This record gives sequence, C-alpha cells and structure tokens, in this order.
Amino acid sequence: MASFMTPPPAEPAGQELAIDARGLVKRFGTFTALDGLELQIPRGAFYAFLGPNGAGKSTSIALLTGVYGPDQGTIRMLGVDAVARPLDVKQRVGVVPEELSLFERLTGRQYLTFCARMYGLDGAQAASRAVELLELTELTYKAGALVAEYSKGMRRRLAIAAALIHAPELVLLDEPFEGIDVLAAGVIRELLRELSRRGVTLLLTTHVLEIAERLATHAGVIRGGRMLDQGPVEQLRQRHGVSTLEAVFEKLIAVPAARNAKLSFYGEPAANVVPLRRESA
Ligand SMILES: Nc1ncnc2c1ncn2[C@@H]1O[C@H](COP(=O)(O)OP(=O)(O)OP(=O)(O)O)[C@@H](O)[C@H]1O
Repeated sequence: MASFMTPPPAEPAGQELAIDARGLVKRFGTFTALDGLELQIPRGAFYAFLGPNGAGKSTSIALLTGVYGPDQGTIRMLGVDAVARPLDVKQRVGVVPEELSLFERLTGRQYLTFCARMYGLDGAQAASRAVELLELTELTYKAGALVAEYSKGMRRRLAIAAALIHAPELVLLDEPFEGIDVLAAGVIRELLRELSRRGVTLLLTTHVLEIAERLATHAGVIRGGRMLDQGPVEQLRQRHGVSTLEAVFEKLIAVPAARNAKLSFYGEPAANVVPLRRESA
C-alpha cells in the first residue's frame, strides 16, 4: 500500500478532535441551511456523516473547507482555527467534493502532478505519487488520456487520488461512491480502510448505508441543518436499541409518507402477479 501514507503524529487516544465545529449557522438569503450544527470527530475516526437529501451535509463540508464562512459558530480542524487560518488547514486536509471540477484538458497523470505541485511537492515526488495513486485507484491504464475523456466513475476516482496527493491527515469525502461501479467501489473502500488503519481521519457522506456500516467507526445523523445524534457507531446502536446504523438512521429520520406509495391512476394489483418482497419498514 502507498508508501507515502505515513501516519500522522500519535495523539493520546480520545483527547483531540480532528474536527470540532460548534454552533454552525449558514444562511442562504432567508433560508437557514445549517441551524446550530455541532460536529465533533475524534482523531483517527472514520466518521459517516449521514442525513437525507438537503440535510446540510455538503454545506457543512463547504464550511469546513473554507468555501463559505459561517454566519455563526466556530470551526477547529486539526487543532487550528479554520476560519482564521484556512491556508494552514488546507495544507493538511484532502477534499473530494460532490460536484467535481477537474481540468479537462490535462491528462489524468498531468492533473495529479499539477495538484501535487500546488501543494509544494517537488517534481520527482509529484511524479512518483501520481503513479502510485493512479495505481491505487485503478486508473493507470487511463493515465495518458485527457480528463475530458474520463467516465463519471473514473473522474470520481481521479478526484479521490487528487485529494490524497499531499498525504493529508484528514480527508473529507462527499459522496465518493457516486457513479462508481461495484468493482471500483471495492477498490476505493479498501483504499479508505487502509488510510483509516494508518491513522488518517476520514469524514464520509454517503446515502449507501451499507458502505457506512462496513467502514465507519463513528457516525452522525443530521436533518434540517442540526445534528440529531453522533458518536461511536456501537454507542449509537446501543442508545437507539437497534443492531444496524441503517436502523439508527430510520429511527432518527421520520420515514417519509411517500414510502407508502398509492397510485390512483393505475388499476389495482393484478391477482396473478407474484408480490415483490416488501422492504421492512
Ligand atoms: N447556494 C445555495 N443557495 C441556496 N440554497 C442552498 C445553497 N446550497 C444549498 N442550499 C440549500 O441548503 C440545504 C442543504 O443543502 P446541502 O447541499 O448541504 O444538502 P445535502 O445534505 O448535501 O443534500 P444531498 O444529500 O441531496 O446532497 C438544501 O435545502 C439546499 O437547497
């Protein structure tokens, strides 16, 4: 596995938070997207940041990474005030945004080398990390092709490679599995697991709770820009008296009424149709 992924300096367990965001408020005009959000992620955690569509996950990531400033609240990342010293934080954090914007007229290899140089790596280091990360994301065969020629899943994998190029201590991934086929998803999952084993702190948003279930040590569920509950996955399961993260999610988020589909303009179900297996409520 990646030779440059040296673990960050050891911290006494449970004593320092990689992300400590308190009372975050973000408004877009009159709409309040984040409404006093609390987000605490211990160093070394693999944190699944969960919530329904529109809950405020991407907005939170935009605030954590300095895309927007908060209207209220504080953000400490890796012990640094991220609002006052955003550049110090950026050097140590990797980000895979949900909406990718890559340089289309570079090849995959050139793009990664460019990102590495932006983070101050020298030419030789940049080139060798690009090669290594192309391999780790199964993109070596596309290294010489223009990004414009990449499929959606390949772009997502390239963005993941780019986020790791400076060996960040903390990586934020907004829907990294979106558009990725099942085989590539396995590759990315193992890469994230390996980063986690090496002490890198990870924040992952995903709507695929099975992925969160398999990877996360910690989780937080938000809705309407507020944290409903967060903590180690085991504690969350116990607290809500259920055995899966999915069940924790469903207990916290009211099941939408739309789930009991009624189709008035179709006829009644035909008598001879084999009923589909009903999902458990
Ligand atoms: N630039 C913006 N201007 C106005 N409203 C915005 C803007 N960005 C986000 N919002 C609103 O803020 C809320 C939170 O959006 P956000 O994208 O953070 O949700 P999310 O949890 O990431 O959702 P999804 O799971 O669908 O990606 C939504 O109601 C959204 O419509």
